[in-house]
Amino acid sequence: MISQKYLVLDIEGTVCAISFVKDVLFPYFLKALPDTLSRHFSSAPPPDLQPYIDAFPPTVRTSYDSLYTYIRDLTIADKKISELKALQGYVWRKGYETGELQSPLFEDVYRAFDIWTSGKSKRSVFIYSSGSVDAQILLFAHTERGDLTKGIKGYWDTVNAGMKADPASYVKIANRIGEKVNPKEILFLSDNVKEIEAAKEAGWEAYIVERPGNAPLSEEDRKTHKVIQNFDSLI
Ligand SMILES: CSCCC(=O)C(=O)COP(=O)(O)O
Ligand SMILES: [Mg+2]
Repeated sequence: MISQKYLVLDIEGTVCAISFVKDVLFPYFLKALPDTLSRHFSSAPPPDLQPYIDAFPPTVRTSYDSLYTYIRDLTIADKKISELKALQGYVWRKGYETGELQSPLFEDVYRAFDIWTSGKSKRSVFIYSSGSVDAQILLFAHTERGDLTKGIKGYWDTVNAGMKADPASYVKIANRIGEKVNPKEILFLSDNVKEIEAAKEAGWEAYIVERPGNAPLSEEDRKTHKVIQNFDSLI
């Protein structure tokens, strides 16, 4: 049991396995990318796609080949840049809506959401991920146990909050949660040590979540930070 009223959750490596992102979402995106870009370079480009393409540097937007190679390489390198994340969200929408994509959250996450978001506890749940806000909403709207979005009070990404290793992003989020909120009342849960350090620098409580398939933690990480393997002890 925890004392914090506000819970801010990372996604990849925290509420779902890194393998869902690397082995399911990214391959889906890469498979759909040629068709998506062909439609953009066709004689009747879809207007809703235009802003996502316009966000990439003009020098790589000159041809299908250069844009395809640029976006493919960024995806393979797992770059957390806003324009890539926005386009990924745009492409994943179809997969979620057709049922081809469904988010497998860890079992304890469903248990925790059931308590945290049902009025059975006085906690508020927020999300902060490098995935775009649209992609975050899609992920929680299409879990293997249905739509969890009703219980989520807000979403932050690298566009509306900033980079996750920057303490200033956490200060910004705290102010958005509430002007009078004491940062100590916010608990951040993430697999990424740099993010945990940034949140702590902003005065938040922050725990590392150690899930199967996450990057290994050093002895120093374990000494410096609280490490949890699931959310059960927080319910
Ligand atoms: C919610 S979008 C899918 C995951 C993703 O693209 C991503 O970058 C997740 O990063 P996180 O900050 O949640 O570790
Ligand atoms: Mg993560």
